[in-house]
Amino acid sequence: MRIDVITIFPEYLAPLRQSLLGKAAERGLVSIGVHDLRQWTDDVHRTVDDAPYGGGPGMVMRPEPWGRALEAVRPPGTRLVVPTPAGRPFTQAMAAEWATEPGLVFACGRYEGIDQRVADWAADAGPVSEVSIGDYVLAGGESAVLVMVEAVTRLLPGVVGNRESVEFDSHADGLLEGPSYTRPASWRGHDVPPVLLSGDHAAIARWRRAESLRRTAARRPDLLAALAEGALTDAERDQ
Ligand SMILES: COC(=O)c1ccnc(N)c1
Repeated sequence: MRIDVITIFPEYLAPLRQSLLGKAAERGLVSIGVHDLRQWTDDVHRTVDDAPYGGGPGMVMRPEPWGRALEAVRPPGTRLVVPTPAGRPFTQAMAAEWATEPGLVFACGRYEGIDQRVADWAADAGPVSEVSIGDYVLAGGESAVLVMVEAVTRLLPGVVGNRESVEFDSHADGLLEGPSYTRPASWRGHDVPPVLLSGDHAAIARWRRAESLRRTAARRPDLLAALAEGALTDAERDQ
């Protein structure tokens, strides 16, 4: 998979070359390009932003540098991802879908965002996803890109050693993962649930499913409602 990131802070994306991602890149499973937006500016001050039409606080990123950058970096048909607090929620399902695609281009916005015409114009050359990683505002999209690139690349075949650990992730089946334990069996007065020491794999699987449902009901009832809705729709379709 090819991943390109366009940003005015290329050094912010240095962690992409570390650890899991670094190894994946070394093994040719993913190739990453980080590009400084300012190389596509057209003035001596390398200006990337301007005052917002209609007034209001802050600055908006100008469309011209972005247009030239995307024409230079984005292969036709490649998904453009624009991290923004005003985007659709980024989900594990999105990560799984994007992991099957040949490439991704990420546009990191600063200030009050990027002139909307960039996303609108870019939609003519391929899918554009304006996505949020949560209900909070950051100074720029770079942190969100680190999050999304990690979520996507860990799903690429060969990146995570034990494939099962990916398939039993939280959100992989629409539920939160239950609690995990390792040795010692008793620690500071806290014991590992006996079923996990029983060797009864059917009972262990039932217990894990129950804990996953219990935790999801307690922490993310919205996920449980969505799962129920989906199950009901499937049942109605089968009638
Ligand atoms: C500038 O970008 C953001 O503030 C941002 C991007 C993606 N998700 C968010 N929750 C915020």
